[in-house]
Amino acid sequence: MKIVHVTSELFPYIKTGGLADAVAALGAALADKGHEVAVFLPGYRAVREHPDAVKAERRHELRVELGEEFLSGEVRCFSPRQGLTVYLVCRDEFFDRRFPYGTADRGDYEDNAQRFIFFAKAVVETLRLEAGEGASGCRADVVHAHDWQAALVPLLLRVAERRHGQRLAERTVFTIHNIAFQGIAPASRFALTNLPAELRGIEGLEYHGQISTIKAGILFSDTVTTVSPRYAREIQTPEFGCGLDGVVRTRASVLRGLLNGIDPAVWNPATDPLLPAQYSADGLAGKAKCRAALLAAHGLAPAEDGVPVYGMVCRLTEQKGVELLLANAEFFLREDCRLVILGTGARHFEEAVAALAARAPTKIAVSLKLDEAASHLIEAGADFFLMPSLFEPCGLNQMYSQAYGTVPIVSEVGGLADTVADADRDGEHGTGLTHSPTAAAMADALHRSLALFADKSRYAAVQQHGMRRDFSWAQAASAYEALYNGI
Ligand SMILES: Nc1ncnc2c1ncn2[C@@H]1O[C@H](COP(=O)(O)OP(=O)(O)O[C@H]2O[C@H](CO)[C@@H](O)[C@H](O)[C@H]2O)[C@@H](O)[C@H]1O
Repeated sequence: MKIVHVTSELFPYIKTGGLADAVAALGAALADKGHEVAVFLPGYRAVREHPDAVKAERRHELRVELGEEFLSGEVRCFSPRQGLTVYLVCRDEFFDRRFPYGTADRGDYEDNAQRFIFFAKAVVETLRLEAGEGASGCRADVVHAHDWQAALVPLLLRVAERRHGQRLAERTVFTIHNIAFQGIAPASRFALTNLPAELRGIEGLEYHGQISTIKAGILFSDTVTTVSPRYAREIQTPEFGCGLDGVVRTRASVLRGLLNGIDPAVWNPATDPLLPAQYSADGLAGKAKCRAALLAAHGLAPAEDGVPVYGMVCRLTEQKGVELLLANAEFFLREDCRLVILGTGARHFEEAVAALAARAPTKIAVSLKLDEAASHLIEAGADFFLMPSLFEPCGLNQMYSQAYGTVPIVSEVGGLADTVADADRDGEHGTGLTHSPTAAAMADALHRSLALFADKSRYAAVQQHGMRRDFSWAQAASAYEALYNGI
């Protein structure tokens, strides 16, 4: 099959969160299965500067209709591995910026609606040009769009097919990686889509007096997926639907929850080049070295075997339960333990976690940056990994943690509930500790972690259960394959 993914992030070229990892790993797994995979990505500065992309060849010059104007753009291609081509949609005015969506100081860029409507239209225009080129082009069996940035593609594609009398894709799929990000823009931006007027209203893109691109993805794709079975159920409820639960319910018959996997080429402690020592379930000596290196790297006091090291890596946002962590500050200050937090995000959370570290600088460290290598060292060097998310579509770090023998402590929501079994409730299979998403329940789980850590043989058994689980993408990719085949 020719499978076209459309995404705003792709590891290792541009990443602000799990979207980048998920699409990269799915694309690679599908290519491994012999499919021809294309991934469309905005030509952000970071991507263009990556060594793989420096050699990208110009494939198309585009003229993209955006409201009353036609804007020029360019599509460049490179192939990082067999079976996979990356298409960069370039227009420097929109994408030659340091950050993809906005800056910490000023928030989202004002022209995000223009930027991503342009991106979606450029993708469809490229597919149209390539479909006309016969065998050499990338006529798609499936066009699979991810999250709000790409959510207009399935709709724009069908509109273009009608306008040009040309079939561009057999099937469109839209995946919700996070329904909290909705591509909301002022209603006046609708004009930039050049869509028929009837799509301006409540049956179309309208959302509480504004427009929402994710709503278009949900309504106008042949199939809608999200990244865990439980989140597929949750987003149909007011509690987790972020205002779109009613819209999601109208598509319940085509909605599927397919669990993400992890890319073993990137997240495997036996081969991970970002670690000072490698290890596996059969020999954990390397993990102890990573633990010591982690503490040293963050300037923390060495920790004896009995002192638990907690790690946390995430965007510092409400979603990730930073408030629950802060509500449990006393636990980390009082107990003999270490805590390392890596993250960036909301200014008030950054300040609050930095203030927590300042209260116990030999025990608690905070690193407020995006740092891929540091995230691997935390996954490997910690004894426990914290994910007290208020909601979590899938979550990747709890799977990385299990693969790295780092026991996850997670809230019982979304994909976390689908992938972590509580060791106190299920001694035979338990891989972590789970709690409901409240500060009190997290406190209880933290205390249970002390008891678990004090019982070395039980802790080792929980580690082994996690390390021996198979979270590889091969399984998830087969589920997508079946979906692409209409099964
Ligand atoms: N400061 C930092 N430095 C280095 N790395 C950092 C970092 N902060 C975060 N990361 C990394 O970003 C990724 C985060 O992935 P998640 O899936 O846990 O969450 P995210 O909410 O971004 O993704 C959304 O999409 C994914 C993919 O579908 C869903 O799993 C998830 O539930 C949904 O919210 C991990 O690889 C993590 O290590």
